[in-house]
Amino acid sequence: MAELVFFSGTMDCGKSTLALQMDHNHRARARRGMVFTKHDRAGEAVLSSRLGLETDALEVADDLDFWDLIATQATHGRAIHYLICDEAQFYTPDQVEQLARLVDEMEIDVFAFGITADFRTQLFPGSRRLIELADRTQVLQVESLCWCGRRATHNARVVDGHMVVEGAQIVVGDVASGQDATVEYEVLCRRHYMRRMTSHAARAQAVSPDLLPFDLDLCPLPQRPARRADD
Ligand SMILES: Nc1ncnc2c1ncn2[C@@H]1O[C@H](COP(=O)(O)OP(=O)(O)O)[C@@H](O)[C@H]1O
Ligand SMILES: Cc1cn([C@H]2C[C@H](O)[C@@H](COP(=O)(O)O)O2)c(=O)[nH]c1=O
Repeated sequence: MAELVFFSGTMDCGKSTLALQMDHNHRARARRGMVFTKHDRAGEAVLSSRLGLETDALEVADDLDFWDLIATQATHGRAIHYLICDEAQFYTPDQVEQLARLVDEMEIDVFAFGITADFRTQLFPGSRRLIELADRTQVLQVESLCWCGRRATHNARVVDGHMVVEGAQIVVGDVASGQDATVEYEVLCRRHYMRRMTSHAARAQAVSPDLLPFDLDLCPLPQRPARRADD
């Protein structure tokens, strides 16, 4: 029985790596698949993982109709057994419905991968539809961690060093890469997301005047959140 599965998690938790592994495993058993992505950090028409692996993929434009594309393949004698759909948060709700129809009417497995919520904690439209329609939503087992050591659950956007909660929903970018990007992301636990306490802000707060003039880079990062009077 074919399935629509949504593998989700925060940024940087291994979704693209798992997408590449699943493609590899299914291909190794002579199943025919197609790989899709949208706005991958590495560029157009490529599915890339931070572990260094990547593969060619079809870039999903807003007007791509999955049903038409796969039905055309089938009528040309190229039956497809599974689809890998990375960065699925960026797909339109209509496209998610087309994917569900492929599962139900053509018995094609669809494995979708993506983050659920944006930097404002609001669901991406594509992810919302996936949660509504998927046979299973599976949260990735590998947890990305907040700077405090707790499991990260939220994706914060950092612009010029400051966490922001307003702006365009889609801005392609990476978690802090040390490359001085204007827009970066940082995964945080809910508590620190709510307090807008990024690792940078925590480090700044942890440095009391008594400690100065030590080099900031030498100051140990607090392992637990500082207790506040209202805790
Ligand atoms: N140098 C490394 N050594 C081991 N694991 C790494 C390394 N760099 C990245 N990773 C792993 O890769 C994960 C990110 O994988 P990726 O597939 O790019 O994530 P996602 O698609 O969810 O954003 C990290 O959470 C980490 O587990
Ligand atoms: C939170 C958030 C993220 N994005 C972008 C940033 C990245 O390009 C992708 C997520 O990729 P990953 O493989 O899961 O790391 O999404 C965005 O556009 N808007 C957001 O709010």
